[in-house]
Amino acid sequence: MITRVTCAVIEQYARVLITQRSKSMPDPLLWEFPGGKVEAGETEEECLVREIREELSLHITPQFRMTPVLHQLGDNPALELIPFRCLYDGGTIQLLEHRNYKWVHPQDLLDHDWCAPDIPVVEEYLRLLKAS
Ligand SMILES: Nc1nc2c([nH]c(=O)n2[C@@H]2O[C@H](COP(=O)(O)OP(=O)(O)OP(=O)(O)O)[C@@H](O)[C@H]2O)c(=O)[nH]1
Repeated sequence: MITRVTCAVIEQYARVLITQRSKSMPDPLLWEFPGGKVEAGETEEECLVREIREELSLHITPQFRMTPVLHQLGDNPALELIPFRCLYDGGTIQLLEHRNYKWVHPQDLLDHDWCAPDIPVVEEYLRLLKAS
């Protein structure tokens, strides 16, 4: 059984939104792209729009599906992290679940302590920016 998790690479003014998990979440205090588990009956894009509204009170539009990352650690169920580049559509950030957030320049992304499955996402994002 694979848990599918979507995450949003939200871009605004050449910066990217990253969020820090709270002490009570799994992977406490690590940085991630916000998102969450796909629920039965919803598309990946619907999941992401819902999660970003629920967690941050932001409106986004998923634009481009990036390469999913399959992650398996020990006996834990496998996790598929499905990233999307997203447009910020409005709203003011309210931290409803996370401890912190930052809008960072892409060149500073790798300076953070990331959830392991997010590192290939950061690397792909940096490659996409370089190629564009
Ligand atoms: N949201 C999110 N989760 C990630 C990322 N990377 C990563 O490994 N995960 C893992 O994916 C799982 C997603 O959990 P979540 O707690 O964010 O999802 P959710 O809001 O739907 O959770 P819930 O339904 O249990 O409350 C966690 O085990 C988390 O550690 C990421 O970039 N974003």
